[in-house]
Amino acid sequence: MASGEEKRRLTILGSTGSIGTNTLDVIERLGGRTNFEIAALTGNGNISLLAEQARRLGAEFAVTADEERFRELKDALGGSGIAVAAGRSGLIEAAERDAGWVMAAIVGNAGLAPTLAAARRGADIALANKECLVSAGSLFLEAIRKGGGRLLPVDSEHNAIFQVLENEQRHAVERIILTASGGPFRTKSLEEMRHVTADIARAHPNWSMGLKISIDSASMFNKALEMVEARHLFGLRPDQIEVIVHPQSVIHSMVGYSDGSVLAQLGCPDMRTAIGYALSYPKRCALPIDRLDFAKLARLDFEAPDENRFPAIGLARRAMEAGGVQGAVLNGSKETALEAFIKGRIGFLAMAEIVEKVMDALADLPAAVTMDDVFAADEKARHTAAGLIK
Ligand SMILES: NC(=O)C1=CN([C@@H]2O[C@H](COP(=O)(O)OP(=O)(O)OC[C@H]3O[C@@H](n4cnc5c(N)ncnc54)[C@H](OP(=O)(O)O)[C@@H]3O)[C@@H](O)[C@H]2O)C=CC1
Ligand SMILES: CC(=O)[C@@H](O)[C@H](O)COP(=O)(O)O
Ligand SMILES: [Mn+2]
Repeated sequence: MASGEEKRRLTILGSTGSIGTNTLDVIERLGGRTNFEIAALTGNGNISLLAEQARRLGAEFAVTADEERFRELKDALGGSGIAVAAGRSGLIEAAERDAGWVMAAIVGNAGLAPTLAAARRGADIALANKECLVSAGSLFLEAIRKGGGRLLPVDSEHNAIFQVLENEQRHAVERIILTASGGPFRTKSLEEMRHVTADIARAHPNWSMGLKISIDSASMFNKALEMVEARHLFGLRPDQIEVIVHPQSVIHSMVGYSDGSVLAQLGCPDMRTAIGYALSYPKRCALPIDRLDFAKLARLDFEAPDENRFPAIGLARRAMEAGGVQGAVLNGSKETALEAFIKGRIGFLAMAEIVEKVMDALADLPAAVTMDDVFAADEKARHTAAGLIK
């Protein structure tokens, strides 16, 4: 930042998670408190980390989503002058504080309401929380448009596409190709996957991420959500969205144009590149993190996804083709099934079976007119999925 320039005011929703801590790392590498003011930080269960972050970065406001942990957070920040709140209303208050850039990094549908609140007041939204677009799609985009802020994709695949998609060439986009690592079970048989535990499923081969997205990568539900996310973000038809398994996670995604060209963005599997891009956009920042070493890499591999072993991909295509609230149904039922898998109540393969059954049961739900319809569809999907779990 040149001297005389004002500090940038930021809020990080989900600062204690994997994306949240990477965001704070980028901010600190770019000058920390010298260049940035932190309007608000939010977390859920990790009170000690939230308090430590708020003190370290001089945040004005710290919020835990867990109402029962309010006193604990208040005590941890005693004497600091940092304002404290808890619960859903606290999250909304954090999102509504006057920060020009908001990182949306709460996990799951819990991130939708606060991210919407930030979008409605016109903040630039750095979107890691893919569930906002999967569940609320065009209504979420409309909130961004009406608010007047920018939507800056952080999910590595969508950030890659955002980097190589020139606005003047959008009419010539033929397809986008989302890369997928294939997860820890890329070469496993259905029979081997049937008996895996959450601890085995969470071990991603390339990326260090939160528990839920790591397991979603193993089932390829992460890629399923990303297909729906990409459809909304880039305004494409379902048949323009392809998935290719690329086990090294070095090509983060690609855009195919009408002249046969394919443009890709490459980098180490490190989310700080995507976060730094969203933080500096439309400029680029200087980030001292690892660089790709092509000689060491030697090769890049590709294979078609196996939809028999990974039915999530077909379920995403079905949700995209049906449109309406089917994204919310896909995500809500998946979140319920995922929580049941993490608790050991259902097996790994049952997650996709449950989502499919819920999509069958709720295929006729009408399209959403308001956000309340989206929340109602999400609730119905969770309730229906819970009914299938003994
Ligand atoms: N991790 C990654 O590299 C990537 C993540 N994403 C997406 O980014 C989002 C965040 O993922 P990730 O950082 O891995 O997740 P984590 O689980 O690591 O972190 C989630 C954050 O949300 C908070 N949180 C948890 N539950 C709630 C709740 N009910 N209400 C409010 N806040 C809550 C957590 O608080 P606490 O920890 O204090 O409990 C934490 O701050 C997800 O949508 C994910 O799909 C996308 C691409 C890559
Ligand atoms: C880093 C990121 O964006 C994740 O969504 C990642 O892509 C997960 O890897 P999979 O390709 O295995 O789902
Ligand atoms: Mn991703």
